[in-house]
Amino acid sequence: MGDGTAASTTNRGHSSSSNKPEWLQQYDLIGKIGEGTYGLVFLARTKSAANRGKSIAIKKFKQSKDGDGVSPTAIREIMLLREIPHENVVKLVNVHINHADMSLYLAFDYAEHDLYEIIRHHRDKLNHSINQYTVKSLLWQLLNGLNYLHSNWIIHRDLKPSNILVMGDGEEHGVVKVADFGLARIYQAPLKPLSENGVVVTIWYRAPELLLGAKHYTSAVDMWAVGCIFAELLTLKPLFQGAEVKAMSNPFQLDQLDKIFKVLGHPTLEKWPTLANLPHWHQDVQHIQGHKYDNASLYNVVHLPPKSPAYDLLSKMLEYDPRKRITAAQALEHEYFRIEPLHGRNALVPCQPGEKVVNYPTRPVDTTTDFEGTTSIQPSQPVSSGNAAGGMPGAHPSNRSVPRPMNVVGMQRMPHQSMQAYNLTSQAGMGGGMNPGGIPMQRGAAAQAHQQQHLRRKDPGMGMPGYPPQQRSRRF
Ligand SMILES: Nc1ncnc2c1ncn2[C@@H]1O[C@H](COP(=O)(O)OP(=O)(O)OP(=O)(O)O)[C@@H](O)[C@H]1O
Repeated sequence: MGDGTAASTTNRGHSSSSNKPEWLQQYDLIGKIGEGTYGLVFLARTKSAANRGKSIAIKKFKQSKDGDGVSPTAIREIMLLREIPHENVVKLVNVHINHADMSLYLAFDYAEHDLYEIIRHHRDKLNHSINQYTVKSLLWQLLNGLNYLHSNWIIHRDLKPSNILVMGDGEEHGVVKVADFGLARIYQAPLKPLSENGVVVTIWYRAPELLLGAKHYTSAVDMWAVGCIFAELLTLKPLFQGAEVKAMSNPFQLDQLDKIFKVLGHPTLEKWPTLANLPHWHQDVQHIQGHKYDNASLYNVVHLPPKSPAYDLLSKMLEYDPRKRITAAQALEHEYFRIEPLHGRNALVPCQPGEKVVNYPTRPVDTTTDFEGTTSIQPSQPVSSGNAAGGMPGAHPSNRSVPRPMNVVGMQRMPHQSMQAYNLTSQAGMGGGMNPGGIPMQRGAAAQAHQQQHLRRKDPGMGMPGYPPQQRSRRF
């Protein structure tokens, strides 16, 4: 572990030289870089000679109080995620389990940027749109990673800008990495959202079939999310910014559907015949079926000419009927990717000679939160570690020749009852707290980073009022 290899952990105890478990001693922990629904993400650097200083993101999933630990099935699935070698999929370098409380640690290759920050930087700092080459390159690589996952029967189910990472300086500069894939199943059970951190689960990228209560769904849910993200890259604003209904079990998200219908028009049984089978379609006849939405026009919202290849691709991603929605493989072949500017591997280089390089900020690092997740400046508390694969039959299938259906059926992630409601007042524009090179920050700056990460959690897609007007319309 820690060298970028896929070796599994074998140590259970703590070494005598430190109260840290042995696997953790392979790293210098730098600080917290993020907080998701299920845990915290830390930046660490490898100490081993072979890969000294290599940055790693360690995602710690905390066991909920009433959970029963991570099931062997979930662990087997996670271990399989280590075997996904694709340039546009973030590499899971290792998995650790703390057997004492069944906390789970996943270590990934570190990416300096993500689409959430890139969009926010353009919207709040630069006040201009993302160039056509960058949008196209980001989208192509996202689709390329997704196509690989889908052809291996892995559905992401939670695609959003913060899950789409982009590599910083180095050999892979500007390369997109899809993150957080294949974890939906372990999120579902037994891991539950942390009740105390008050984070929200965004529904802005959720496909209409899920919003209408579909129990069985396909990779088309990811393509809907890609459409939403594509539109957000163009306009710097979330496309469908509904207010989430909070409830314990999969509530009916009327406002989110309403936002979608306003832009795309009302879905009809003619265009989407299986609509009638979806539970909420019948449950909420008065609201959904009764309300007519006039003047729907996606092209006005995204400022694209209706005949442009970009608009054609976007509208195919936002097709209501999941069976008609464009697939990742089809999208990669779309005309949009064959016209100038052509996409490239480094999405962050300027597209035209003389164009200014955009220096995206590095991730803020909060050095005041220790590995146990408490805000303090104490050293990390001890945890025991063990071999996640040890004794687990099938943890390393060497001859996996057929794609495994991983997340074809399942429940949606559910927000915890105690989660705070969306704060729809403006939280955009919080800046600063950046940490060039990820060097540990001064306490003041670290506190700022902590605050920024906290605010970011409440603002999953930056859908706040006060967006700058579109700088110019595009034709691509
Ligand atoms: N491999 C990585 N390298 C760098 N940053 C990462 C990596 N993985 C995740 N992050 C960042 O850590 C932060 C938290 O990620 P995490 O996946 O826990 O939450 P999220 O995706 O924001 O929300 P949720 O867990 O609710 O889906 C995000 O800003 C994300 O971009």
